[in-house]
Amino acid sequence: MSAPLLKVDGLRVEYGRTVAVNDVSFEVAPGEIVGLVGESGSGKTTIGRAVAGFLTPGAGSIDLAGDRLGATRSLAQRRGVQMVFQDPYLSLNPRLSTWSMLRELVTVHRLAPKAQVDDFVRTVLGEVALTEELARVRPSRLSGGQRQRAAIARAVVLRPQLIVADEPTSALDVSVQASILRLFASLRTELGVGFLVISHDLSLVRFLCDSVLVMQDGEIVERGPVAEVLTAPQHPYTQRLLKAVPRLPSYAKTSGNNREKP
Ligand SMILES: Nc1ncnc2c1ncn2[C@@H]1O[C@H](COP(=O)(O)OP(=O)(O)OP(=O)(O)O)[C@@H](O)[C@H]1O
Repeated sequence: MSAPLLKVDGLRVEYGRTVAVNDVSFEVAPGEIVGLVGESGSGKTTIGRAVAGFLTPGAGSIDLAGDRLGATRSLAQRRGVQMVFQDPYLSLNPRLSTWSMLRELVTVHRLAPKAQVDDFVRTVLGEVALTEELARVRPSRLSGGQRQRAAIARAVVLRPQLIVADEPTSALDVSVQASILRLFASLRTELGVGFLVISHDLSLVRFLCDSVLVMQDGEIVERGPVAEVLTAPQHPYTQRLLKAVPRLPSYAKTSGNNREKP
């Protein structure tokens, strides 16, 4: 078995007197897509934000490729984990075109020699399937799906090892959702990026993820391969969660199951 890409051990996060996440441990293998599901308030976003370094855990450890990620992260460590949000505007500068934003990141992080910056930006645009023409306009002129592609390009350009995606398609039309999920699958295959995908949408998880963690009240109550957990859930909470969603294989209907393995 290969060493885990992400190893979270005994994670605990409190907001004042609220224990949002309690003793949570899990791993993500290189190139694996792990889904994090559970009802609203179960602690999913808190875990994502802790892994991405936006908040400091009260206890526990987070290792990326064997490297301990502490309260203060080096530039390289920060690049290693990138976050994609439900609202792409959270990571986009409304005054900057995608092209300018990517150029700036490539330059600041010295990701390519000066003469090759534009080529590097074009490569990344190709990876997220955004045309150069669309990349030259401000985010406000893009459609929701295109804007999410721009936000994903912002993450991908930094060559992260792990992307944490928090409800990445919840704000999009179903047909656009499917194209973003296919993009994640191709990034995993092409770049070997691992994903932690936070979602309340079990059909998304079934379509995209290899394995799933089910959260309730800040703890993981069930975990395993998607095919097992979502077909024969063992925990009463997972059984209730599955019953609560209509049987709607929306992605499969619109796009077929194109899951690719690395
Ligand atoms: N900034 C905060 N201050 C205080 N309490 C918070 C804060 N953020 C989250 N919480 C609390 O922590 C718990 C976990 O919240 P979290 O947002 O991680 O859950 P979630 O599963 O992501 O929910 P949702 O699906 O609604 O986003 C909840 O009880 C929530 O009210």
